[in-house]
Amino acid sequence: MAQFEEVSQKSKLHPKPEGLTLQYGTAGFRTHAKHLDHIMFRMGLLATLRSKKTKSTIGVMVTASHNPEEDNGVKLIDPMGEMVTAMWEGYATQLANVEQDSLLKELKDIIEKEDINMSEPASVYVGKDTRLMNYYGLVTTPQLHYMVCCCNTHGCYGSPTIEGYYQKLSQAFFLLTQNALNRTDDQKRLLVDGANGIGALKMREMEPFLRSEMQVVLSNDGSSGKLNHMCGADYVKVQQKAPQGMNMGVGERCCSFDGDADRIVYYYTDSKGCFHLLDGDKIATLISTYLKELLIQAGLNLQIAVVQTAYANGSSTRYLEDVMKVTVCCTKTGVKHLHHAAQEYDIGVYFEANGHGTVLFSRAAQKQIQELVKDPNSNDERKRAVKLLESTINLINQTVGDAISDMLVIEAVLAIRGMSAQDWDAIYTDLPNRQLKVTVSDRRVIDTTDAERRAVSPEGLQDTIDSLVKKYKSARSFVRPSGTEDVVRVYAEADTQESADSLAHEVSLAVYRLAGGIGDEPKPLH
Ligand SMILES: CC(=O)N[C@H]1[C@@H](OP(=O)(O)O)O[C@H](CO)[C@@H](O)[C@@H]1O
Ligand SMILES: [Mg+2]
Repeated sequence: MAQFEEVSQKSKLHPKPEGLTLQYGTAGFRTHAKHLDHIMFRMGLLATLRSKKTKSTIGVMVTASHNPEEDNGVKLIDPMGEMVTAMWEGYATQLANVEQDSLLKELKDIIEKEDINMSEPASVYVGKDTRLMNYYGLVTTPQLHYMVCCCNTHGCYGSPTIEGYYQKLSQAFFLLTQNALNRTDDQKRLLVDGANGIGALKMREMEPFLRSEMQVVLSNDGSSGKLNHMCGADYVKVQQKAPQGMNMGVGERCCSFDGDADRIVYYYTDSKGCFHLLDGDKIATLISTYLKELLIQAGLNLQIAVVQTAYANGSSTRYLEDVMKVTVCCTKTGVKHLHHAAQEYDIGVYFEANGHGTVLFSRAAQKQIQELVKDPNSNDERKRAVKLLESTINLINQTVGDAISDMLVIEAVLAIRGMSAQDWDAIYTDLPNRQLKVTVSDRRVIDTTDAERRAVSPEGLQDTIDSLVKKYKSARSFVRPSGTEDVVRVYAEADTQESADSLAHEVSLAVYRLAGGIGDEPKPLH
């Protein structure tokens, strides 16, 4: 009773603005920071309930990832470092939107529905990125996921400190790069764009742990520029150009983190000054090809699959299925969907095209690999392959996509295989593509099916898209309502950039006309 009385008193200090409704979206609550005070308070309450319910430590990450500096957000992290369940996302939305005088009733409803024992102790880890300009307890989103998982597995996953994270990753990285002979300083050099965010600070902090095995040249380190402004993974992916403030030499390997360092994309410019993007699809291809080769060398019969979304470039899907003979599956947009699908395989490699992803190894697969490491009868080639697999598992943050961990995996794979950024890029050629946004009065009129690749409403939209696609070669297009912005996203790809642009424009017009477009009609790109 006293607990509820206290909640009731304190909630008055964090009133909900009248008429404001917010949704626990693709990655938690995310909006202008001035609307979030009551949300932060209420999510604190919900995290405590989730902790009591699971009898585990729960994470609360305060971040708005790649959004502009004035936005903020919050999301909950479940015991194994994964996103909170759909059921609890629902509770989060309800709790966020009840009026002040119904808050206690809503809390009591959740407690009753979930049969929560309120005398259980609660444990919550809170992390935040650099948005609050308060340099205490700052972590990247994936570092918090890692620590929550370590805490709940009693150290099996690693030690639940930032130092433990750096140690685990750097050790695994050393073991892998030992297999890359004669690495030159040039090969160890990587230009990193920190998006003026937390990733830059954490990269600096990690540098001493990596000793001379990597030569990081950090730009957009937060010392002067604005968070995510003209820099960061989202800017580079969507604009298909280099961030500001980076001094790129011809052919030099470069990468960009996003604002909370859970995404990464690579790129370089060639001798003609042409920009080449190595996005999430290229990353998934590089890593899955490397793992598949190791499995063959180790004589392990484990099923490996790549999980993508509708935004995956058609060339990547074709290469993985037809050349690599890897199982490919497609889910809805949003990491939680990909993560879930990847759990179905021995090894599930998942990446969104924008560079958010990781690799999951099933418990059985990890056990087989660990046992084989100890097997005295295996020959040298086999031994080398299983040891590489073991260290790769240790280098990967399996709880969530992690820019720092993904970067080290990519650097290790390129080093072991003696590949440059150009070699990696040449594995397959991306189909030219274009992403556009259309504003409509209510984006919920668009309903999709088949992992968001087909629209079932409004009537006639899919038929129109189908007939437009037929006009172009190697073309594909789909539309879906965004889960993080009030827009409809349009994607198109085709054999040339002109065709992709023109198809994207024609489909945007169809959305504008059939789904209640507002403002000016979409204009052609050229
Ligand atoms: C096309 C695209 O990049 N969509 C992004 C974006 O989701 P939308 O639902 O498309 O707004 O934000 C999500 C959360 O960060 C991320 O998971 C997703 O990949
Ligand atoms: Mg992010």
